[in-house]
Formats: sequence, structure tokens, C-alpha cells
Amino acid sequence: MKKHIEKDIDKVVQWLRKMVNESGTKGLIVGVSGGIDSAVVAYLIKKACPNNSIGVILPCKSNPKDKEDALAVVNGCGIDSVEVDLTQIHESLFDQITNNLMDKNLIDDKTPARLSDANLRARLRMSTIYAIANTKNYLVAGTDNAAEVYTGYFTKYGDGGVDILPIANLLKRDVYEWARVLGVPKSVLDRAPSAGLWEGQTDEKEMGTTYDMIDDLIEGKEIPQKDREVIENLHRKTEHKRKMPPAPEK
Ligand SMILES: Nc1ncnc2c1ncn2[C@@H]1O[C@H](COP(=O)(O)OP(=O)(O)OC[C@H]2O[C@@H]([n+]3cccc(C(=O)O)c3)[C@H](O)[C@@H]2O)[C@@H](O)[C@H]1O
Ligand SMILES: Nc1ncnc2c1ncn2[C@@H]1O[C@H](COP(=O)(O)OP(=O)(O)OP(=O)(O)O)[C@@H](O)[C@H]1O
Ligand SMILES: [Mg+2]
Repeated sequence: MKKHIEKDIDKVVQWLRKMVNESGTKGLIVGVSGGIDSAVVAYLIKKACPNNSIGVILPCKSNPKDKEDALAVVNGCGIDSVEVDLTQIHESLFDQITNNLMDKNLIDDKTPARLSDANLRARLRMSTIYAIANTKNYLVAGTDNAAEVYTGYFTKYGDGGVDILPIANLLKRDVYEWARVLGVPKSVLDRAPSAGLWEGQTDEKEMGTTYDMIDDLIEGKEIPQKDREVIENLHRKTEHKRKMPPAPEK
């Protein structure tokens, strides 16, 4: 099993080098959250481009444990890293957006909508990562796995705004197996998957199903009707995220 995973890892590392060479860029960059998906991608891009890869740590009102785990990842794989704290910029931007909408009577309540606030964090991260990618002439590596792609569980043009998706063929359970083989720190392996976009958020609580169920459905296995409905509904509602924006016919 381990040998088989090592071979698959090697294939993706070769593919990453090919993507860099064919694009005329010089290396690869990823946002490192302290979660398992970005940990695996950080280890992969460091293997592919040992001297031309960067991990970016982007706290935004984040739990301090996220940064601890993100540092364990960048230190564990030895990738160059940089931190940019987005907390203040997010607060000031979101305040201005809501105040100006209120002034124009376009919203009646200043309480920020939770998803709008959360997605702005993901999009500020995307803008920051691209600012560094442009400066270094690097490709942006995304961290979506097969379960997230299928359910559309990402912010459009936020964490979904990337150049390449090295682990998009892996089920969530495969990501854990790859992480063990790559040597991702135990503290990262033991965390519940979370977008970290609000206090106490976990992917499975928000989606209303489990990654095991999503993985099973993608593999064509039987799952309870209730979970099938939740997952197929997420898939349908997020079809637009997996396509180019539509335009009128000529
Ligand atoms: N049919 C349609 N055709 C074209 N566009 C359509 C559309 N329906 C909505 N839209 C557009 O899409 C927007 C909604 O999509 P979007 O902005 O992505 O927002 P939305 O899908 O509502 O929220 C993002 C979800 O991804 C989760 N997330 C985000 C970031 C990271 C992670 C993680 O796992 O770490 C998870 C987050 O917790 C939340 O559940 C709408 O505001 C609208 O602009
Ligand atoms: N604080 C952060 N700093 C840098 N990048 C981040 C941060 N939070 C989120 N990201 C980026 O957004 C991506 C989407 O988050 P997601 O939660 O799906 O993955 P993860 O945190 O790596 O894994 P997990 O599913 O275990 O939480 C991350 O993989 C990472 O690239
Ligand atoms: Mg996460």
C-alpha cells in the first residue's frame, strides 16, 4: 500500500514540474492553513520545486492553533514561508462595505452576513497569494480534493481561485493516507477539517454529512438516502463553480 502511494506521489510531483515548465513559470506557491489539504500540497510542491516554492500563512481573525499547525507544516517540509496578517484589512474593508450599503439603505442590518464575511476572508487570501505569485512568477497551487470539488465546498474565486489542482483526484481519505506517507505532523492529521471561517466551524457540521459519505458516493458505493440527497443537492447548487461564467450566445 505504502509503495503504491509513494509511486502516485511521485507521479504528481513529476506532473507539478511539468506544469511549471510548460507554463514558463519558475515555481509554485500555496496558502498553508494548518489543515491537512494544504499540508499535503505544501509537501508536494516543496518536493517538485525544492528551491522555488513558497507557503503563505494568512491569519484572518484565526484561531492561534491554525498558525501553530501551519508553522509545523512549513518547518516539517522545509518550504520557504511568509506570513501576512489579514485581520485588520478584512475588518476595515468589511466595515466600509456594510456602512456604505447601510447609508444607501441597500441593507437594513449592520450585522454582517456570516457567509459574506467568511468568503471575503477567502478572497483576500486569494488576492494576497496572487500578489506574491505575480512577483515571483509562480503558479498558484490549489488544495481542493475530489470531495470538495464534487460538493463545491469552496469559495468561488477565493480558495477556488487557483492555477492548478494537484490533489483534485484524491478522496478525503486518500489525502490522509498521502499525508501519513509524506510525514505531515501528527497535530495536523488529528484536526477536524475546518474552513476556519468562523468560530467552531467544521466542514462536516456545515455540510450536514461526512467526508466518508462523500467519498463513498464518489466511489459509487451505497450510502443512506438522507446523505445522498444532501450531497447531490450541494453538487447541483454549485455546478456554476465548476464552469466558466456563462455569456449570451452570439
Ligand atoms: N447558478 C449560479 N450561476 C452563477 N453564479 C452563481 C449561481 N448561484 C450562485 N452564484 C454566485 O456564487 C456566489 C456563491 O458562491 P460562493 O461565493 O462561493 O459562496 P457559497 O457557496 O455560498 O459559500 C462558500 C462555501 O464554501 C465553504 N468554504 C469556503 C472556503 C473554504 C472552505 C474550506 O473547506 O476550507 C469552505 C464555506 O464555508 C461555504 O459553505 C453567489 O454570491 C453568486 O455570486
Ligand atoms: N490561515 C490561512 N493561511 C493560509 N491559507 C489558508 C488559510 N486558511 C485557508 N487557507 C487556504 O484555503 C484552503 C482551503 O481550506 P481547507 O480548509 O479546505 O483546507 P485545509 O485547511 O488545508 O484542510 P482541512 O480540510 O483539513 O481544513 C487551504 O487549503 C489554504 O490553501
Ligand atoms: Mg481548513
